[in-house]
Amino acid sequence: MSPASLDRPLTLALSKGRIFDETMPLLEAAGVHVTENPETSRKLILPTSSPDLQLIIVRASDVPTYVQYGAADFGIAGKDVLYEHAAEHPGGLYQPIDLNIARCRLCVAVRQGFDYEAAVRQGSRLRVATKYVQAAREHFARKGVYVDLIKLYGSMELAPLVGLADAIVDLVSTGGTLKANNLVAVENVAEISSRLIVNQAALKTRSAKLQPLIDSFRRASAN
Ligand SMILES: Nc1ncnc2c1ncn2[C@@H]1O[C@H](COP(=O)(O)OP(=O)(O)OP(=O)(O)O)[C@@H](O)[C@H]1O
Ligand SMILES: O=P(O)(O)OC[C@H]1O[C@H](OP(=O)(O)OP(=O)(O)O)[C@H](O)[C@@H]1O
Repeated sequence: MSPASLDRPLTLALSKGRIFDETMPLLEAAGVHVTENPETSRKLILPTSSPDLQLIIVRASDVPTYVQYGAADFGIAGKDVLYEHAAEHPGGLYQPIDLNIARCRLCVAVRQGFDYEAAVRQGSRLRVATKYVQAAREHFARKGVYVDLIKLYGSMELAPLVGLADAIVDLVSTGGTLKANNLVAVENVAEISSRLIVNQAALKTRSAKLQPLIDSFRRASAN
């Protein structure tokens, strides 16, 4: 890597919405301010008050890809996303800190009135719609339940209502979305929060700029 490229600002990959919002206090604690709002700006590269740090705004599920390939030096992604990414791209990402932000649970949910326990007891083959195929496959394999997984990219809650699936594996926080759609959570798959992820090469070559930020995130997220 040339000295010039070592001089460029660090790039932090974030998704807009809750991860961006919950990361702002962590950046503020490190003395970094972000003036542009990704909800209103069309810009995908956002400067910060620090000449050493810029942000890029990408889809939540794309954050690990940008970091793994070094297009971003570091990023913040949910364990749900990291788990799915790792299945296709093992290794390559250093995950130093659980930031304890964007907390929720990955759950199995069914229509109210659907007897999930009985279906499992009887050894029925279940149709399960989810965006989280790897996590779902492992969960049901551990339980010894036969499933046909249907990959969706969003609005999983709709699937049991229109006969696409018997169950879904989706994220639950307040439970409001399940309730609004007459669904109930019947099983926990995993507790979810977001982690700081760091490109392995950047960790070695750019540690002078990276390490103080990592240390500050660690302190702020421990509060
Ligand atoms: N209701 C929720 N409460 C708390 N955290 C959540 C909730 N929903 C999702 N998360 C966490 O926040 C992360 C980002 O969620 P967000 O809704 O911004 O992206 P997404 O729509 O899931 O992803 P993509 O845009 O790539 O499809 C998720 O990966 C998850 O870890
Ligand atoms: O239990 P709750 O508090 O209702 O949260 C659960 C919902 O949150 C997430 O969706 P999100 O709000 O991110 O919508 P999106 O995936 O369409 O962005 C998730 O996919 C659930 O649908």
